[in-house]
Amino acid sequence: MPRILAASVFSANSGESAAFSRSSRMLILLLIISGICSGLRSGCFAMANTILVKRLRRSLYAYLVFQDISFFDMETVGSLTSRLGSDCQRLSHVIGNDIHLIIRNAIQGTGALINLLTLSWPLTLPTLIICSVLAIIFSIYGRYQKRAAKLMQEFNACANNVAQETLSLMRTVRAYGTEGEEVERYKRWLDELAFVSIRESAAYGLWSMSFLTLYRFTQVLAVLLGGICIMNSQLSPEQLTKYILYCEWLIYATWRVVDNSSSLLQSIGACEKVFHLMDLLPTDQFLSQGVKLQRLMGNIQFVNVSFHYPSRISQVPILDRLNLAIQANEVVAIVGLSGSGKSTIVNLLLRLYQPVSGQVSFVLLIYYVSPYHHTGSMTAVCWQIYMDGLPLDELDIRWLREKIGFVGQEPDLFNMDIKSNIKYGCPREVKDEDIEWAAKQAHAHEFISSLPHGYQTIVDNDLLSGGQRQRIAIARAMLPDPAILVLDEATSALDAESEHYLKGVFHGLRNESRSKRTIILIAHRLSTIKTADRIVVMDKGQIIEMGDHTELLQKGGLYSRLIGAQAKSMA
Ligand SMILES: Nc1ncnc2c1ncn2[C@@H]1O[C@H](COP(=O)(O)OP(=O)(O)OP(=O)(O)O)[C@@H](O)[C@H]1O
Repeated sequence: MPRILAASVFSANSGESAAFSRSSRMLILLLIISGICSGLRSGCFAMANTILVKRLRRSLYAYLVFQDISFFDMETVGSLTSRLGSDCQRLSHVIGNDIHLIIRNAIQGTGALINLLTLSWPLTLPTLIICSVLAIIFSIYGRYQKRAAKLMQEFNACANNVAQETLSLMRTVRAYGTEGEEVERYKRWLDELAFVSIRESAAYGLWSMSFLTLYRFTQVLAVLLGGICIMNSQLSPEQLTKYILYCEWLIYATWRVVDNSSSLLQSIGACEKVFHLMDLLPTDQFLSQGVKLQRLMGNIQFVNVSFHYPSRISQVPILDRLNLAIQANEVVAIVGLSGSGKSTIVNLLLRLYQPVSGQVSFVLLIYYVSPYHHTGSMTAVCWQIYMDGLPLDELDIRWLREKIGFVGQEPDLFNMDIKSNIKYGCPREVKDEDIEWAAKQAHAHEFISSLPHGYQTIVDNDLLSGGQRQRIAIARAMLPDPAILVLDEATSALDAESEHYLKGVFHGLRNESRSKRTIILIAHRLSTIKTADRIVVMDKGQIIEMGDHTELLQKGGLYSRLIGAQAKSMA
């Protein structure tokens, strides 16, 4: 290109019009070709980038979804969603753009340097020194920028978290009149973000100033040194033109390399967490294929089970050597003060967490022969949860979860229509009649039918009351006809009439023709559990009383005190 440019300029000056027009035609042709190539290249890179972002986000999402549940206790939703969104976008920018620009400019710079050295190495030396100074300044700035990028990413995630929390809890914010405080909380993170961002911008300004000064200095130096060489007849005017052009190329390429490296470092700083997440292994529950029984009867046994949440290891165990046996088709209610560990039992049953036992030395060994072991050998076990006599962790996890219907304290429904919510996770094909059957069992059919779009109504918080959401969640748990039904405070938001019907439904269900089932009820409202076959009373992670309603009342322990307190508050 510079050769053609120089040829056309020189030929025009010498009046060789034919050579000039040939050079001009070639120049125009080259411009068109280079335009087409650049357009194609940009288009290809943009497309590659889009595909890359999609793949990155999909695989990172898959990594997250298969993580152990304790991972979600320690990470915030805001930070995970920002990893999935902006960080993946940045990472793909690094791979699709920065690296390619760095390589291209490095090749251009090397070419210019070789040409300069061929022209005159003593003249090349000052330009090389300037390029090295540029690289040193950048390495200092780059290190700072990487740190700043990491901080900015963290503050951004915190700000997102606050916004997400406040906007999703807007009713509570309005009820407590804390709009101002929430704006202030968000602003605090924005202030932190702005503080780092302003300092980073100032550093960028200093870096740009250094570069531009050195760039202009190179131009002046090239003209000065070149001029001296021409006066001493060491260079021809054509060589001077080349010298100035190559100097500009070299310094420009150096700038582009370090500038793109800076963007690369910034993105790498921000994307370290993405790499970290991708390094995590999925929960081993999904890695091994466990045993699938022909039929789950619903016998459950907790043997010396101790547990503490991974995020609170240093504290006292939430469950302390718990022993509990539940027979198939039994209705067992678990009651106790708040925080006594009732929901934790369910978490362990669903294998959301793994039980631990730090108390092995105090525990007698229980010998147990599993009929499912191929060898039939005796297995020494000191703590375990058994399902139909088989250790829980030997069962296929997906199969197990299909067999357990679960309604949690918060009826978590998805932003889809009611029908899809009811059949959510159901392992078999279901007909509309099955969905209606489940809704009727949960006393939800009547209110669903009265909605303008019936079962096609999209679930959203404003449309449905807490009790209605809870009934849909109960219908969802009942639809697959589970062998074990777990209701963790599932009636807390129901009105008295629905609750009354549901009490009958729970008991009807276990003797229902479809199949029999084990039911575990966790309830604060003790009126719902009076008719349970057995009531388990918990305190501080231990079972302190067990029996039916009448037996426990006669005992005069915690259960009778709780009943008394509730009766008093009702009165
Ligand atoms: N994911 C978690 N991470 C850390 N600690 C937890 C977690 N879930 C519960 N805990 C703690 O474990 C203890 C027992 O909680 P659990 O939910 O089992 O009690 P609970 O008897 O069901 O209480 P409630 O009746 O109020 O629902 C509590 O102190 C609680 O703070």
